[in-house]
Amino acid sequence: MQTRGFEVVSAYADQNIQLPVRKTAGSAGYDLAAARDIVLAPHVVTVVPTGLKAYMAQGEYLSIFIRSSLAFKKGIMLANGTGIVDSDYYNNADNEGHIMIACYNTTDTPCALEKGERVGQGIFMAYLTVSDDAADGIRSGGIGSTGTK
Ligand SMILES: O=c1ccn([C@H]2C[C@H](O)[C@@H](COP(=O)(O)OP(=O)(O)OP(=O)(O)O)O2)c(=O)[nH]1
Repeated sequence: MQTRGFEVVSAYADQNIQLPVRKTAGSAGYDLAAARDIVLAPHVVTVVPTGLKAYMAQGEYLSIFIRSSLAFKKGIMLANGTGIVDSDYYNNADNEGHIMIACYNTTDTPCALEKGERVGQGIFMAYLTVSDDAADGIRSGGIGSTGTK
């Protein structure tokens, strides 16, 4: 098995979701597209489903950034600046690891996204831990599942 990749979540298994690809040999990001038609209303956060989950090795995460042209041309930004998909989010009990993109429309105009339209880009990264790190918790669920504090 590969140690890193994307799969379609079962809720979208029959929706003809394409697995992300890099557009050119020199691209850093795997393009992430909207899994359905969706309208980004002005001045609110809209959570855009991708229909995808990502698996990766321990010590890695997937960082999510806005697709630059959506920001430059349509004034859309990520509500969280950068999304971080943890390795243990994959196949969690709540949503199977479904990657969501939190879009904020900074303009006064609704922005309609079509299914398959590229919204974000995911870049796999490695992270470091402190020398006396002892994290041994197990993720129990989806977004916000590790508590409110
Ligand atoms: O743009 C994003 C950011 C996060 N996630 C998913 C993957 C990530 O592993 C999970 C939790 O994200 P994070 O740890 O940043 O958020 P949290 O509010 O601390 O939630 P949790 O308590 O689940 O850790 O949400 C996304 O799908 N898209």
